[in-house]
Amino acid sequence: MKLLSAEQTRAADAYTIQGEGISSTDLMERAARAFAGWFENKFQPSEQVHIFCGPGNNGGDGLVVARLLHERTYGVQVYLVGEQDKTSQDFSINLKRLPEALQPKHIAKSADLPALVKSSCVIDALFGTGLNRPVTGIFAQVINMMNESGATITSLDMPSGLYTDSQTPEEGAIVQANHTVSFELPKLAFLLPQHEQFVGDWHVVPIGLSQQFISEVASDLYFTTQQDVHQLIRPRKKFSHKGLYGHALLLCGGYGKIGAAVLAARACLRSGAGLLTVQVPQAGYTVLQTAVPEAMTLTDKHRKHLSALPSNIDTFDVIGVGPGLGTERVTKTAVGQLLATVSQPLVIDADAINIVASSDKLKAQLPKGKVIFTPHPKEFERLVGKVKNDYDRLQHLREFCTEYQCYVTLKGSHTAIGTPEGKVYFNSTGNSGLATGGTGDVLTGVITALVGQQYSLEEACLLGVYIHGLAADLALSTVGSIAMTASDVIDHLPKAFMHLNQPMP
Ligand SMILES: NC(=O)C1=CN([C@@H]2O[C@H](COP(=O)(O)OP(=O)(O)OC[C@H]3O[C@@H](n4cnc5c(N)ncnc54)[C@H](OP(=O)(O)O)[C@@H]3O)[C@@H](O)[C@H]2O)[C@@H](O)CC1
Ligand SMILES: [K+]
Repeated sequence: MKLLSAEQTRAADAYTIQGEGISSTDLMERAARAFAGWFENKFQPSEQVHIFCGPGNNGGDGLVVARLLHERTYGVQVYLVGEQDKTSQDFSINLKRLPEALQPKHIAKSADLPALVKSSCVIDALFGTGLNRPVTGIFAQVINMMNESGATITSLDMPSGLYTDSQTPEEGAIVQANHTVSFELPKLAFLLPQHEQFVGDWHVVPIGLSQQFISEVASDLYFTTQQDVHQLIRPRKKFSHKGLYGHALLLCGGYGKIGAAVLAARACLRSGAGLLTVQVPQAGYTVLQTAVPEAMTLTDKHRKHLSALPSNIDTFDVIGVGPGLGTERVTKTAVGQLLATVSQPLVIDADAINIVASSDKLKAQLPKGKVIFTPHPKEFERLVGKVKNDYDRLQHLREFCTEYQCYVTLKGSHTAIGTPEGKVYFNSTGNSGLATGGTGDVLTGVITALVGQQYSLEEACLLGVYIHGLAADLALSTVGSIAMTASDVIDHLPKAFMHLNQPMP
């Protein structure tokens, strides 16, 4: 699914209005109806609903919602915020359509602010995608009052004050919503961790924007849905043999961190690798052979660390390197040798990322179009330098991927996958249970297995990140998010693959 900027969303609205031969108030009615439908499922008509409307079409939506909820027997109080001399046309039309019973109150100065309490139910319809500067003055006072009241706030389309697709200046007030209900597509701002306190739980309701426009408009930002991933996954062939699904090599584990190799290996096997060889330091031999009998184990000549590449390295289809590796000198040398000599695709994680990050020479040796990095945000900063905020991080992600012609899965609550063409895909699965040691090792194993099965590097990233998150989501019902371990994620990979292999409803 594509993500559109605020400007593109306006263009999609205009295109839909023109294409369907409807008026903009018709589209507003549709949007408000979709919002009200969501609201009715969430809140009882016994609630007194306070709706704060700004001067533009977001406020216009708020007025229509007020009318619809009134018809559906909710108690509604409408507030019109700011001077009323510059309201949008559709706002004015819908103000006239407001039933007489709903006498709006005007809020032009602080003395007009109502007293909300914790139990109040608020709809924030101050500003949406048309916000064009930081929110100050009476609007900021209303927002601060809402935030401080502790009321349950549902933002219409956007939390007012938050920019849709660029960094919001610090001086502006921003609504801290419990829920944000947005139209047709999620907004980029929803997917960035720095906005969690503003966006709350977000939901998207369809309003029938032109699919033709959306499919044709140029955007390099995507949100990976189940449908997207379902199209990628390939069932196994009837006349299968293990050679068809790749021979993966994992270079993982160091003294005290052999578990990382075990997790990556188990995840790799649970993700369909035909054959798997794991090279570990001598200290890991018995552990690996016992914990993962399906994998072949090679031992390094070093007892505690990786120090050399296997002599038969050419025979593998894909190499995953990094989990538990450590950054000893001997290991750095071996990683350098790997980058300089191998021709297979590489999945580079954890300490292998740290090793690459520590040397411009190694970065320059990265084979083009063959590398997937799987950093968490700290490892990513080691690769690209300190970032200022989430938008800056995205910019660095694009630049790094295009400069080094590589793929990066930047782990987070919506893992962002960067491609050499500068595209960014945000993942839609996963939960806070993944914030625990070892889940990154699992992801490395999953992606390595998928590359071995001849998925393109982009497909392997999209599919791997989605399935990893889905496995964690499926684990929620049995272990919950607090108790979840990396092994639980591996244990739920089979269900996740089965889930995706089923026909879509
Ligand atoms: N287009 C459609 O058909 C559909 C659109 N839909 C809905 O419309 C929303 C977008 O509406 P929009 O474009 O009117 O912008 P909106 O967010 O209401 O704000 C603009 C107003 O605010 C003002 N203003 C801006 N910043 C300000 C600030 N910091 N402080 C103070 N004032 C500020 C600005 O005034 P000005 O800049 O002229 O001073 C202008 O008056 C969208 O989110 C969705 O809810 C849906 O109904 C589907 C159909
Ligand atoms: K809003």
